[in-house]
Amino acid sequence: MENLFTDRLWNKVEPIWKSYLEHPFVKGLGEGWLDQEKFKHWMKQDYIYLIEYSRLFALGSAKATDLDTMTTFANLLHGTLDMEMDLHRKYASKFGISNEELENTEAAATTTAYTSYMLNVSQRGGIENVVASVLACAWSYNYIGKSLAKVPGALEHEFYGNWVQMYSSDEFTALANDCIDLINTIAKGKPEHELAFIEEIVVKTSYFEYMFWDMAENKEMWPVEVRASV
Ligand SMILES: Cc1ncc(CN)c(N)n1
Repeated sequence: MENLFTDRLWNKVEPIWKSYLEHPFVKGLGEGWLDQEKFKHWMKQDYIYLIEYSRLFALGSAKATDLDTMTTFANLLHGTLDMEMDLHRKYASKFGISNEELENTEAAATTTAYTSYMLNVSQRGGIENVVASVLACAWSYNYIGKSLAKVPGALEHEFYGNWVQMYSSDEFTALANDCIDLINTIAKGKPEHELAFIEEIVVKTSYFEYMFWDMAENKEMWPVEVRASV
């Protein structure tokens, strides 16, 4: 059987991604006891994260050298702006937050660091850097969504059920699989030093994913003491 590059990546990220499932924010989401104020913080930060993340798909489309890849990136862009972010807009309306307010959320330190890293690495390199930057994001949320869908009652939970349904859905799985297929195609025939760099991006973004869960759990913005003195 063919050796896929994502099998190699999986060996690297599996322990990091398993730790997401043990994280109190993710556990609370799946078991339904997560504090809604923490979820609100995640939702607002994630909305502006997804705006920057969408830029990466637009960049991928611009860097693509064939129409199939261009179309895949365009679909990923549309899927994020339309399907994924609609989940956030619906949750925001439950909290009485307008779309405009949501869009004007101030980015927390972790959100700024994560999106800046992805945009920097993607602008510097070729299309492989763009795909490597978005891979952990799409794939790990689908991994979490599918894992939480197995928790009894998670899919039916009256507040968090929609989250679990969307991230475990066939539509979101198709978006994650598009990213997986893209990286496997792009990795074919690349020299080891380039593969190692792609791997490094996927590992770093996986650490950023953990930091994002932590940021939501602790409702973090920027260091308070320093901020007060500015
Ligand atoms: C931080 C983060 N990472 C990944 C995803 C899934 N697109 C997300 N919504 N937010």
